[in-house]
Amino acid sequence: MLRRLHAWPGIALAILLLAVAGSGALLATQPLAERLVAGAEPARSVAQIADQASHAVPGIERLERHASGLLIAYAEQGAVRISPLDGTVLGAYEPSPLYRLSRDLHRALLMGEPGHALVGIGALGMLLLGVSGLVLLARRQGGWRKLASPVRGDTVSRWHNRVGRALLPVALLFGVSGAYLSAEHFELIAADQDREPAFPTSLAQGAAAPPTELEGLLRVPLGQLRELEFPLPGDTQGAYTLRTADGDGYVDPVSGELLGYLPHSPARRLHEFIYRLHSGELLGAASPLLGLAALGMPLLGFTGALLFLRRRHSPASPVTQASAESADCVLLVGSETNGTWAFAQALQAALTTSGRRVHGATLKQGAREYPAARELLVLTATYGDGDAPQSATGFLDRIEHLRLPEDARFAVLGFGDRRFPRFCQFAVDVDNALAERGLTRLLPRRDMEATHPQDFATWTGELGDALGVSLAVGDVDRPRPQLHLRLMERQLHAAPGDVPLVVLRFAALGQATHHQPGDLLAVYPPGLHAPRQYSLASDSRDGLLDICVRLRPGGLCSGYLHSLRLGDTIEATLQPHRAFQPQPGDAPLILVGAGSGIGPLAGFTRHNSRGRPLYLYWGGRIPQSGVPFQHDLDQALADGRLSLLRTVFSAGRQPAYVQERLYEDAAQLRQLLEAGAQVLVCGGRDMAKGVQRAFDELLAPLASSVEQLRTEGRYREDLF
Ligand SMILES: Cc1cc2nc3c(=O)[nH]c(=O)nc-3n(C[C@H](O)[C@H](O)[C@H](O)COP(=O)(O)O)c2cc1C
Repeated sequence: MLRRLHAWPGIALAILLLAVAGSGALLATQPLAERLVAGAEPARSVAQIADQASHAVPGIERLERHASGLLIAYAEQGAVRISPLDGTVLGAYEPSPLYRLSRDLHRALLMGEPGHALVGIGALGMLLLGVSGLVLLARRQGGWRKLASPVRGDTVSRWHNRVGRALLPVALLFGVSGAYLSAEHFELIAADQDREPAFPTSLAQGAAAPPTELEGLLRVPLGQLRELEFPLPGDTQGAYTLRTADGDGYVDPVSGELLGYLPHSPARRLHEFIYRLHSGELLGAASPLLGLAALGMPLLGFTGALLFLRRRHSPASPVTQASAESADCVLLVGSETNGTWAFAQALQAALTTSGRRVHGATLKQGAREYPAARELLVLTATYGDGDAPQSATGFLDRIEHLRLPEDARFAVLGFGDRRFPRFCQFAVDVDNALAERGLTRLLPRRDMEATHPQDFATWTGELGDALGVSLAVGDVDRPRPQLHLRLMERQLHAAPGDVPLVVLRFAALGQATHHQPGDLLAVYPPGLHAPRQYSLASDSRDGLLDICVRLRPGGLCSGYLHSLRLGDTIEATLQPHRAFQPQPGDAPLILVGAGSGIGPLAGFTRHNSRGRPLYLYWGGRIPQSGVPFQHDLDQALADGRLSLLRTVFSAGRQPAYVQERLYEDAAQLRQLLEAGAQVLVCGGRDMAKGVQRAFDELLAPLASSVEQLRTEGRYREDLF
């Protein structure tokens, strides 16, 4: 709902806001341009400048001072610029036609009153966009406190959110001040601009004194002046009309007395303040910065439109959709990279064909009440360390408020990856929570991997039987990869009798990526339905994406990656892996890996810029194959980013596994663990079991265990 409130006004007002922002950007340069022309303003009184100007401009009628300090004298012959230093004429004053056009465009789109109204609506729209954008961003970042943390996502959404966040204060400032000025224009708010002081009923008689002798003008500093109207020559009933920043009045040309002075009302002061805020005058020489900010608007509009179009074509908007109120079958989906959506879409189509009225939504955005539902079907992935994927956050907390008819039944299908210790854990939690909430199961929960679509066919067969219909589920579309990568470097580590490892370095084509070591690169080999994930060894700052791949016997994806030549391109998607990152801080890191598991560990070492103590244990098979990333690791050892490197080979001259080195260094490692060290393990499951046993033994004298460290987030694994 909120997203629609953000997207639709954005699309509807895009062109209007672009015109207003563009002209506003130009107008924001005006105070600075005028200031440059006006020059520095000395400390002097209005009396002095009025006196000098009246000599320099015969028949002067009016002296006007812009907030920028520009002084303009008007006489019958025309308008001239006046030097604030000595009142001499600097040249003719011609208001810039470009600024005039920009002003008309900015205030009324060159359309008179209807244009004024549209601009007012635009200002309100900008406010709405700013506020809804702020709330959406807070949600996306995972709370208000994380609003300032780095924005993640693909290039388009990152730019949209980053620029939006940076421009938010400006959007709110212009939105509020623009709406206020429009409301004043349509007299919805009083500005008291037309309130004039009463002209004095009696003036002193006698000869007019020069301005330098008039107390009423001597007391006003030049910086306060807005406008001074001169009395007509020879008019004995005339007086100076003085308008200042604080109020207006008349100055008797004979006695010099200030008469009928009327200070500005609070409404008028507020108007002045808001006007100066909106025009950038309050910022002085920095006003073009506001203009620069306004120029960020086209970028926001462009990226916003791309996101809007993408979302409309994303699988999250199923083809046939019953409303939440009328649906008899509710399909809720938890997904992070849209793979589960592809299955849900195929299911929704089949259920609809079988005559069900299906309502599909994410677990996060689903309604609170489904009054007509007979079945609730949940398809959900698991992320992090057994946690909810992004489109399902908060669902478990909302389950107790979910309102369904008493006889509604449910079924849960979990999507996961068996390489993670908590396989399909979130689906398990959802299934249990729905049962605890008192709902009846239509089917027992099933868990599957997206790489095994036959399991999906089995489940939909069982579902069809339970519903008493035959479900004809069509092909599941492969999720679209987000990145095209070109292979730039390739380093093979192979020796007779060893399983080859290859380090591949890719460049992203046509877009910047945002990633850190430990994140996953999901690679889509041609002809395979689901991607295979590889841990990244590089950070965005490296400019390239590095992975280390072990050739698996019969492995389609690893075979494909090993066969790549320099210049070949592949398709892939980035997947953040928050559960496998070093904790922030200075506590020591103990990195343990085997085989291709060295990838992210080498990446953490490379980017250990804070110089925290870092100990790396790695196990390979045959020494002749070499150590992947050896060059990087040597450099890190030399400059102190790496404190210790221990390599071990299971088929070397002294065969050993990596955990044996851990036992050898027990005393030192125990000290590190006592000092709060964090352990990160990457590699195969068997290695991980041995490593866990070693750490459990190391930790026993400290009355601690790997389980204890896990709960503190100090023992993390990335296993395959
Ligand atoms: C960073 C990351 C963490 C994951 N954590 C788990 C996990 O703890 N348990 C699990 O069974 N699967 C886990 N998975 C696998 C996903 O659940 C699985 O690939 C799923 O099919 C993705 O579906 P989606 O494309 O709809 O997001 C994880 C995947 C990634 C990329």
